[in-house]
Amino acid sequence: MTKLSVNINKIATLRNARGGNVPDLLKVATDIQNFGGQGITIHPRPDERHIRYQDARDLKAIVHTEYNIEGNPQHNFIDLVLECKPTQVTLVPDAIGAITSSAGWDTIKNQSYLSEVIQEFQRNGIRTSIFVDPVLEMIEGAKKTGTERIELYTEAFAHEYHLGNKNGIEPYVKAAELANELGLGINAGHDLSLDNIQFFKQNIPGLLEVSIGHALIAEALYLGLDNVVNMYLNKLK
Ligand SMILES: CC(=O)[C@@H](O)[C@H](O)COP(=O)(O)O
Ligand SMILES: NCC(=O)COP(=O)(O)O
Repeated sequence: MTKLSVNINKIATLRNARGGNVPDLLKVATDIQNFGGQGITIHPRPDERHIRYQDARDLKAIVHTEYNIEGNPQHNFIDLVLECKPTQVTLVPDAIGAITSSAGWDTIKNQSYLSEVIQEFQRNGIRTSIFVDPVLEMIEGAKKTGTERIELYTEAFAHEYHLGNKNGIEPYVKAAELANELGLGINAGHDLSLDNIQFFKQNIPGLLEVSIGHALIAEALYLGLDNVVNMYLNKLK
């Protein structure tokens, strides 16, 4: 079964635009779970452009499905995650001012650093996932860090699929096959959408979780949030 974890960063973007509490992030997260969403993902960035650190603390009490916090494991992020104790932490090598996530980890160069951070989270009962490109050497390096899962960075797949090139799935299939052989759990995310999710799901063996935000929230503007969540769930069956 592939779980749908809804990334609510863009709900926070809209809320912050006017400085108040509309839309109410906690209510939206509650409703997404009631609509059938199987997880909530947030990516608190150092500049708190959307998700604030206090949001992460507040969400802990209302996320009764799977709670996934993503980010670059710098000190205040590590402290926040240890305080919140989510189901999962996803480590992403984002530059501080990055407009969005744009690459996976070099798991070979960063092996000792990642191993140390991963052990800290695992000692606190938090499942770990690391954001990687579909490159076999990076998958092998991920295994050596001790992480339970990887998250395949799907921007390249989504870009090629949008251009009509279905062959863009091939590196992801090979990466997933290797991850399965190595006993790594497989998550995926970034630029997944109603248009490409079913093809991705059908081709990736052992896909445990997709985290989807930007496209899902944009689609909900036309189709409604309850309807869109269930459209994704149907495509993930
Ligand atoms: C790691 C990943 O792909 C998502 O967390 C993405 O970075 C969303 O972040 P933004 O919503 O800030 O673009
Ligand atoms: N890890 C990917 C994520 O949480 C959402 O990415 P996107 O759907 O906003 O591109």
